[in-house]
Amino acid sequence: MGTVAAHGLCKSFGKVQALDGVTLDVPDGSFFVVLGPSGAGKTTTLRAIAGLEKLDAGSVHLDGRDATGDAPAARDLAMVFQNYALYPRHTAYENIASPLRARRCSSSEIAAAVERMSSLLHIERLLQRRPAQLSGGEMQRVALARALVRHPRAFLMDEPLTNLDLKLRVEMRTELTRIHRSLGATFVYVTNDQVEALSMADHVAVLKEGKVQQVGTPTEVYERPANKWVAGFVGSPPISLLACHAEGDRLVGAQGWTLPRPRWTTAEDGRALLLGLRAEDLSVEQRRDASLSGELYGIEPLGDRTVVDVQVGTEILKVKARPTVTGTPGERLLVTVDLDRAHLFDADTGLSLSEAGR
Ligand SMILES: Nc1ncnc2c1ncn2[C@@H]1O[C@H](COP(=O)(O)OP(=O)(O)OP(=O)(O)O)[C@@H](O)[C@H]1O
Repeated sequence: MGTVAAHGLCKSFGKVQALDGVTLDVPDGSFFVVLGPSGAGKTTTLRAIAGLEKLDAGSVHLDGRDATGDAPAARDLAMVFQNYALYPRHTAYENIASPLRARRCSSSEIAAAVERMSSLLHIERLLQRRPAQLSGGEMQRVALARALVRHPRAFLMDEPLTNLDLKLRVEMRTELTRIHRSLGATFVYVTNDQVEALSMADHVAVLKEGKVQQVGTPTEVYERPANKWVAGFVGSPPISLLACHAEGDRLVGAQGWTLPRPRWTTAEDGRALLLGLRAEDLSVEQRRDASLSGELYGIEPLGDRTVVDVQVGTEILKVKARPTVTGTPGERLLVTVDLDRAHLFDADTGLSLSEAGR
């Protein structure tokens, strides 16, 4: 078993309220990602679960038992940090074996565990090398193997891939998901990288200024963001938000445009709204009735695709397009909108108004 339940966590450092009622329910065996920008309280949440931070309020239950007052060592949790130094004089094998030696496991148990971990992380051929003879990525794998060789109740991981270059990070994401599946262990994983979160997690908690904004599957968080902040933080390029209000069967933009009013919103006429449009739900290549007229503002080629910035009044729409798209700034463009996939938010509270009827 490896359930982790953190309820109502509050923690202040002087005047900074790092955690303001954080509640997370991590199911056994899940890959649970805590996602948020720098300073959101992710590390503090992890440290609170590990027992390394004294809480002002709140509780931590592990496997259903209240562990709030337990010392870190009594919680049976493994912390994996961004920087985990290897012992420089020891071989990779000895480094991986060290947590088991500390627990006085037998040599045969240790050999079996190191073999399993090194095969999972594809580092069998590196076991006799010392850290100085390994590349950065290989060291990271050895360090991960050392962290994962134990069987704690859950692994708490604080941005463990941050120091890797992009290619290796992408590879390690796939590796970690595979390792998670084969270990069947509970992972609580902290990151500020939304691609990392969406690609690895089965549950995501989005954190901002010490408050949980939304908890859901990656698809739920992306497709049905609870508020405009989550909509803006998750997704690349960021969602475009256009000021508007409903008027009869139309949505009327502050910049003068109109679109058919989506069937799925119950927002009353006149209420200040924000229409959220993701780049992939917009197109400059077709023309249908639901379209916005604007001017080409800029083109951002990204290799496999291109993002076209279209200026509608004073607002910019980000539109995903084919890599071959070309154009001249100032050129008039019609942007087709897939309104069934759009989002509406209350302009004052930022809360989503998109759920009804969808
Ligand atoms: N020991 C401390 N003393 C004072 N302030 C702290 C301490 N630890 C954290 N904080 C503050 O609490 C807030 C939350 O910090 P935390 O490290 O949990 O954020 P984070 O989401 O992990 O950020 P990052 O992604 O940058 O690591 C920040 O404003 C931080 O400056």
